[in-house]
Amino acid sequence: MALLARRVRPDDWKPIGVDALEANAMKVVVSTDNRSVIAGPGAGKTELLAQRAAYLLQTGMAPPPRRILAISFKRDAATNLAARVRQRCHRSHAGRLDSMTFDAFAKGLVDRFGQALPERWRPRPDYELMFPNDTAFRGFLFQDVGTPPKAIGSYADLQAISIKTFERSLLVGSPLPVMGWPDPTVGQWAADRFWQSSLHEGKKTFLSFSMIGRLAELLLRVNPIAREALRLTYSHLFMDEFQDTTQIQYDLVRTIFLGTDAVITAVGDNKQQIMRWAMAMDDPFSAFDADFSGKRTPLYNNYRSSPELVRIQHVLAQALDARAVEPVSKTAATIAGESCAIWDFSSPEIEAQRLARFVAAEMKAHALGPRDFVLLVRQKAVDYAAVLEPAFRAAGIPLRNEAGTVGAVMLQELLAEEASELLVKVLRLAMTKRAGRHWTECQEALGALRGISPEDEAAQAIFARELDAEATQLSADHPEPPASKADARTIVDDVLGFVGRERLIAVHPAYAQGGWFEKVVEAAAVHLHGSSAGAADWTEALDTYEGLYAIPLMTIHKSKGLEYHSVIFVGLDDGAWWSFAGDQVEATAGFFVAFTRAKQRVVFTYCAKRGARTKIATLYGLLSKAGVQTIQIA
Ligand SMILES: Nc1ncnc2c1ncn2[C@@H]1O[C@H](COP(=O)(O)OP(=O)(O)OP(=O)(O)O)[C@@H](O)[C@H]1O
Repeated sequence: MALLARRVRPDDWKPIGVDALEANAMKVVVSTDNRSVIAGPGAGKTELLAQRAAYLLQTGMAPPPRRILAISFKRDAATNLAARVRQRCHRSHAGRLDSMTFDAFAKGLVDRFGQALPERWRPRPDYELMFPNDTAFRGFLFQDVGTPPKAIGSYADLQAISIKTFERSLLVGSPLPVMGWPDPTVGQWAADRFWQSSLHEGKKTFLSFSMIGRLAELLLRVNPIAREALRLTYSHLFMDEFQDTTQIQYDLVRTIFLGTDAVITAVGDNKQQIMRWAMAMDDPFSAFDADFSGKRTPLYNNYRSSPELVRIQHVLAQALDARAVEPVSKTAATIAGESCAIWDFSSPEIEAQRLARFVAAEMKAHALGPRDFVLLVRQKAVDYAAVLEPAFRAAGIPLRNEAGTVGAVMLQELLAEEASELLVKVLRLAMTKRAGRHWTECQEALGALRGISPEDEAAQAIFARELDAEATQLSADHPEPPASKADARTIVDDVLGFVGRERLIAVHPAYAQGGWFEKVVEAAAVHLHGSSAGAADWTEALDTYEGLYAIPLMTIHKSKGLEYHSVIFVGLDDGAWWSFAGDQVEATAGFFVAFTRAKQRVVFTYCAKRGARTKIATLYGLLSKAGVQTIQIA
């Protein structure tokens, strides 16, 4: 696909990389007004944003030098959107899309403008991130905070505050008052004490991402210059997975963009709302439509799943939203036999063996790779991995627990980190034979970090020579994959030394604080060493690093936005879904997310040794209603 640098006339623009978009999707792609797109799984919501970015950038409807800001919830979703746009657009266009997570966006604002906050809210520049849990809040409320002044309330009043209320409603529930709470309730007093002690009273400032979100909103509210700078920078805003927006994030967007000429596109699926525990709003779409005059535009196709899977999905969808409309599948079935079944096993060991054999046979029959499959679990992936991994290894398929940690970082997160991605790109360029593709990728990615314009041919040529010299040096210094952790660390340091820590920090503010960069670098070294054990050469080590030939095992939460030929959900039982009764809607939404990752097949497994299936009878009821059979396997 030739990517054009020249501008395309809006009337001549065509979707890129797909045959067609459904009529409503096309309307949203070319829209000049605010839109909320609620559509089911596989409807092409992320694809729609990628096409819209291509349209706006290539036609100049997002006029340079203004940019598009795309905010996602997960780092890999942000990376995925940027990658889709890069595939479809010339790099001079794709470079005007800033795709990042909400947390990174808010943190970037606090890092750049935080010192202009009023003194009582101003963090120290070298603040660190914290991740307080219920125990920390309890300790604060019932011990550290002490007794409130008599005029405000008593210790008993403090104790009457629930931990959830303290965090969600009092600490970060609403925009921060510039001058503090004028006549605080006992709860507000405690919240203010938490803020002040975190900001000012320790050796360092400690902030959670929720607090950073609130500070970002405040600084833009009180700092018209910063606010105006953002408004001038961005002509368009995209928000993916909008169903998971928190009030903190929504307030930030409202403060920046309400009443401006920025055109906002919010896409999501309320049936996939599985972040209510993490403070997602009840109905962010209605708030958006009301505040921003958003025009609701539904999509009706499903490009991911076969007709039979879409039929079953619809039974689940109706349990979450009685008004759900059955989507039209645009994907043909390619497998024989049942698209979905529940397999009963007598023990987890037999289950593991049979699943491994099944996957191996399917790979052969349909010419599939291990990454066309996913093993999903509800939680505690490490426990399942202990039984599944040896069985898959015996069948010749490496299994990888993506929810596992290397060093201090979750594997799935490490792989989405820019530092890790660049490491792999540079090593593939330097160490592997067929390096053509990696050459282009490295030159683009590293050139962009150095601020070298794609159009500046002279500067690109000088940089190409530098890159070539670096690659030659690296392969001379490290002809073999590292044999020790220390070697791995040297290699990682060499590569990232060339990439440039300062340059990475400039683009990813998260690397500037809290030792995150060091954690990522260390995790990359640990993982590189682990991936090199037993590898015949660099290609094999790097393939293992990226998990190219390993079947992934992950939790439902981590599977959001992803898709696989076959989904195998291990453990549909009360044990795994112990909290089902507590929040049936969110649990059913999680079940829906898991189910809808599949293109062709979903297998649920059950083993009585892990638990009964009475508490989650509703889920079994839904599958049965959809005609899904339970089969006794072994
Ligand atoms: N117009 C289209 N034509 C062909 N394929 C498409 C089209 N739109 C999307 N797809 C493909 O369908 C799949 C699902 O698309 P996408 O991931 O954008 O869906 P989504 O609505 O964001 O899904 P989910 O909410 O389940 O994460 C992807 O493989 C994508 O490439």
